[in-house]
Amino acid sequence: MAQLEGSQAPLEFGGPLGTAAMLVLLPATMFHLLLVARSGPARLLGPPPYLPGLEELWSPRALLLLFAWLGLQAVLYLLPARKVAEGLELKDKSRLRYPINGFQALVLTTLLMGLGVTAGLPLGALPEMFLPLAFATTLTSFIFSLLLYVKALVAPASALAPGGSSGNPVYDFFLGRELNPRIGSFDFKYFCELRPGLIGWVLINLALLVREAELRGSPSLAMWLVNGFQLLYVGDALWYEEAVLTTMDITHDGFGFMLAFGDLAWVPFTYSLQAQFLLYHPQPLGWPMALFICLIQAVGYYIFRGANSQKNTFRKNPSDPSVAGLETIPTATGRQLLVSGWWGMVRHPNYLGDIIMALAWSLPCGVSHLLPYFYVLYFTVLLVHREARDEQQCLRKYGRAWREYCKRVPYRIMPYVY
Ligand SMILES: NC(=O)C1=CN([C@@H]2O[C@H](COP(=O)(O)OP(=O)(O)OC[C@H]3O[C@@H](n4cnc5c(N)ncnc54)[C@H](OP(=O)(O)O)[C@@H]3O)[C@@H](O)[C@H]2O)C=CC1
Ligand SMILES: CC(C)CCC[C@@H](C)[C@H]1CC=C2C3=C(CC[C@@]21C)[C@@]1(C)CC[C@H](O)C[C@@H]1CC3
Repeated sequence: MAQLEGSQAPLEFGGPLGTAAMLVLLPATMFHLLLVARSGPARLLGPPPYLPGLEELWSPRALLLLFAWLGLQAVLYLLPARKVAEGLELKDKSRLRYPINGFQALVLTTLLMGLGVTAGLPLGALPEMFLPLAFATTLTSFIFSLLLYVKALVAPASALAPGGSSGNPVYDFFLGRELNPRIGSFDFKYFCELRPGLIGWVLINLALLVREAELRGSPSLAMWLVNGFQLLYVGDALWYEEAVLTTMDITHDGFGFMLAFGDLAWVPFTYSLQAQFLLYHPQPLGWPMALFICLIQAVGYYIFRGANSQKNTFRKNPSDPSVAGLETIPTATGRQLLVSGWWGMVRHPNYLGDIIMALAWSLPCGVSHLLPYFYVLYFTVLLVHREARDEQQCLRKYGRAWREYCKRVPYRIMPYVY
């Protein structure tokens, strides 16, 4: 990995050049996907059907809608929480407190949307606003990231993320400098990671389902499956919201453009690609194939949830009866590494379950187009890269114990494959 003068951690994501390229390529890819999904040929590997002009991208109404959405989610975030959890210990030995009310926010948002639709809210009109909404969200992500970068300039060194002060403005803008940017108790990174983007994804899917019902009389079985699977995924993430507090995004990565754009724009507009494809390319799906796809989804979720819960339970209470009998490797930090159960199968079983689910989300779209499988391809690349980053961090944390773990559990994500 490249190293800059004065930087504290090795550079990632291709350093300044790589991050500069991603500042352009990530939004461009998102808009390409939005345009191709609604085009007849829906050809992923080819030019977009047309290049939209500023008059099609810029809409004050879309910006207003975005801010109303962000404001609603911020209010729901600030509501009294059923629980307040503490994050991992920071460099200064303090621990931040986080509201655990994400699932409550999802339920209240769904109720509000249901009431809105009953009162005549034209939810089915949302798909026609995807381009200006994506443009407004991208613009907001850039401006928000700039404000975060400026805020980090006056933050104490102890508040900075390990990799967020390379000295290169472009790299630091992309990766994010401050680890836990807050105003009062409002944690911007935690809020963005789980609320407007993730719940917005569910709302976009629902709007596409409503639009399909308006156009064709009723939603297709494929649209129901995609909506159901992805609602389960978001509901699961918010139900187990506290687990996010131990992820590298919260504990290690600064909050910059990558996560701001990733959370606010990339998740809702690219993770809803299957539902977008289905609205413009209806797919016949018979019950036998639908049941087979549900089985794939069930297997993926079983592995995903089983592995995540096993590790999170073990980290919270190694004596819990559900994990007490598992074999472990002691480490110099006092923490132990699971080396049996899910985490004895491969080193990231949760990623395997997640990728299997990603496949189940694409299969209802048929096999006539590559576009619906973009998420599976992107997500596999993201998790392979994420796994490599995590390995480096675990090697630094656990040294010999982690090398022993790798010897005992040689495969990373897929048994006997990778
Ligand atoms: N849909 C999406 O876009 C994305 C989804 N995800 C999903 O989010 C979930 C969380 O993934 P991620 O954030 O990468 O973190 P993980 O849940 O994979 O946690 C990794 C951490 O777990 C601990 N760990 C690793 N191996 C062991 C072991 N053998 N025994 C005990 N602890 C171990 C280490 O931390 P420590 O030892 O310090 O506790 C390691 O840093 C996954 O299910 C993933 O699929 C992730 C990214 C994007
Ligand atoms: C190339 C992208 C723009 C880079 C941004 C990636 C982000 C979209 C993801 C980084 C880690 C994420 C996690 C989740 C969603 C996607 C992002 C923000 C989850 C919240 C998804 C649900 C899981 O149960 C937990 C995940 C934590 C990490």
